Amino acid sequence: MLMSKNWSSESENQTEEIIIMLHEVEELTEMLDLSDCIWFCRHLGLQGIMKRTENNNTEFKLTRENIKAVIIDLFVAGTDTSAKTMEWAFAELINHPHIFQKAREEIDSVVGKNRLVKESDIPNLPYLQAIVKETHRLHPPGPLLARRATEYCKVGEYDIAKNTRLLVNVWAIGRDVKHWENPLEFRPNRFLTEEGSLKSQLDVRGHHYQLLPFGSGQRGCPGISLALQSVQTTLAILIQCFDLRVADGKGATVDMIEAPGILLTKANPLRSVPVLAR
Ligand code: HEM
Repeated sequence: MLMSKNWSSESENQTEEIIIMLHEVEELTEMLDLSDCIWFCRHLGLQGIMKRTENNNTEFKLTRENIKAVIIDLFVAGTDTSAKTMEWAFAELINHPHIFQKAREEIDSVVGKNRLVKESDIPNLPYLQAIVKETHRLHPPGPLLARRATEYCKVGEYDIAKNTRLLVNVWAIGRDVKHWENPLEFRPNRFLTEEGSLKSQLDVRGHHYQLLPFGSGQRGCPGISLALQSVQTTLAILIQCFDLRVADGKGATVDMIEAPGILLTKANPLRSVPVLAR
């Protein structure tokens, strides 16, 4: 999908290799490294995780390997996150058919039935955008943001020593009753004004701290615009063209159980049957 091109080669093997590589990187990032937790093991590399991830080049030159690493970085950071957003969004839409129907009506009235949704239609589809925001509020693909304190600081009542590792729990913030009414309900309307336009004070670009699916600050997600374009357009086209049902049969619902890990994944992958819309 990237750059409107099939990024894998014609060969099945190469596609398979890329998928294996993506899974290996995900596995390495999710592993708990004991050397990080027990100070006297710091240099021992007990599980060999550092060795597997390390690049022995100490000199800073832009090599082929560096360029490959950047490309891998973009694939890893950009593929699963967008795919998981779509999966959670569909799960919610299957469980809330009236929201699905409302999104379909919005698309039909703005785009019509004679052509597919285009990226340029998205600004005119506020309800669709609200669905993606609500999906990110409840199911942020990256639920924890990692930081290290570069110097001593005080946050609220807490003294934070220099070099302390800090995790910001975006998942919990998105479900905090202090910021969200009935936080466990999937309600895209919370992002809309009475007239149906998007509330400008609830954006996902890292300025409104109750909603941080793309992180914030210097290390915030650089792929946010690409991510929103591709997720919103793909979701809109699928809503426009297909009715979705769970593989288990008409009227069945999807369980929303989460698997443990640093990426927020459905414990049981969504299996749905797309039926061409009339
Ligand atoms: C719905 C899709 C996506 C979500 C939810 C998402 C979320 C995130 C989050 C939470 C972070 C950490 C931010 C922080 O610590 O403040 C991040 C970092 C990053 N994202 Fe995304 N992302 C998505 C799509 C993409 C795409 C499409 C790309 C590029 C093709 C991308 C590239 C990156 C990179 C390179 C980083 C690391 C930035 C750094 O460490 O300085 N992401 N993303």
